[in-house]
Amino acid sequence: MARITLDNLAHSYLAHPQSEADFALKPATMTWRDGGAYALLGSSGCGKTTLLNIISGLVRPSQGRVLFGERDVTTLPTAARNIAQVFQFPVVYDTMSVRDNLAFPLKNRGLPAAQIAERVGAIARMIGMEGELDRRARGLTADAKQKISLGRGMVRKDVNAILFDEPLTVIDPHMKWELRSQLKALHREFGHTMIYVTHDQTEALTFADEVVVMSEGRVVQSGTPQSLFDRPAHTFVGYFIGTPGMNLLPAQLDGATALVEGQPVTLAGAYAPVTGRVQIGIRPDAVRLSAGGAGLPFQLARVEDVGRHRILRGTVVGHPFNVTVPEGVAIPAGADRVTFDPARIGVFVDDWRVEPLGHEQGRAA
Ligand SMILES: Nc1ncnc2c1ncn2[C@@H]1O[C@H](COP(=O)(O)OP(=O)(O)OP(=O)(O)O)[C@@H](O)[C@H]1O
Repeated sequence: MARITLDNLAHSYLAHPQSEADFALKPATMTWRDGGAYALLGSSGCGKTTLLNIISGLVRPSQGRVLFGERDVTTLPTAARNIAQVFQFPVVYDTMSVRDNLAFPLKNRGLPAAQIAERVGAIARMIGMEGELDRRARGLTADAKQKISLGRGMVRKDVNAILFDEPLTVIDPHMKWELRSQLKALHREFGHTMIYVTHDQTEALTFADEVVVMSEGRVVQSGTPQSLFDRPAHTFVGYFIGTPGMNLLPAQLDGATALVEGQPVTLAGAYAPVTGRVQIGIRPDAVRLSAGGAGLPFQLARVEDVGRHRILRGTVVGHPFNVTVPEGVAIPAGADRVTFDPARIGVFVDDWRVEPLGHEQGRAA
């Protein structure tokens, strides 16, 4: 296992990139700790696979270095990196049994038979295929084959890292949940460094200790699921994480007050004057509803019941705005005002979070 360092890493698929827009991965520097579980999260085309392929050696970066521990692996081929990979679609040997498929990476490294048997047994239990070890892979469903791919990816204990690229795409929804929990358990047990690419926030937030959010080739924030939820560094993170995402309202700053279409909203602290486009961000669960009284005007369009809570969808001064109300809490009749807990209002300038005066943290990109 290894700590992974990305040192000023960037990549363009063009031979002569002219501008930042030509880079599929814009410069990124970060360190992933040995034994950490990381998710690369972002929408399609944001550069997740490019970054993963640079780490695995499938893509040679245009600039920067990749280190495994102290060792510079930037120019090493995949085979020399001692990593395991699990792809979106199953890669299994059809003519081999499930057992032999799982054992393959261990046999390749010449492990003693007893150790192989023990390890294959443990992995088979994890993927729920103990009863099928002697079946041939041919004829199994795509789902089962992908479970074998996952198992094979995790069978070796001595890899530097395990890289997963959207590995649960072909798995049915119930099994997805099951395998996600299993992966997590396996991570706890063996402490592999794991990097998991997904566009699905639920997968990222349940799997990873730390989520790296990407947008348009840029790493916009890296942090624990809770920190991304509580303190998004960028409006994209606020909007992308959370169901529904963070509400954003255009505003002007005046000390400790934000003016939304001229109407005051109290903030948790005073902000320095800024130039740029200001927005305030409020999570749908940080909103109080009332009928009349103080607050911004809210026009309710519809209520969706999603079980644990209801989502009230509407607008605030012409901007889409969602409020969540927990199950068992009454929605005030004729609710037409919203107020916010000042401590849970984020302030964003040109999409990046800014902090009030006296707060020691700046941009956390
Ligand atoms: N081999 C390639 N040649 C040229 N451009 C590429 C190549 N691979 C990816 N790109 C481009 O680089 C950008 C980032 O793609 P990448 O596959 O890394 O994103 P992603 O976040 O993994 O998306 P997806 O989930 O759709 O795979 C996209 O604009 C894509 O079109």
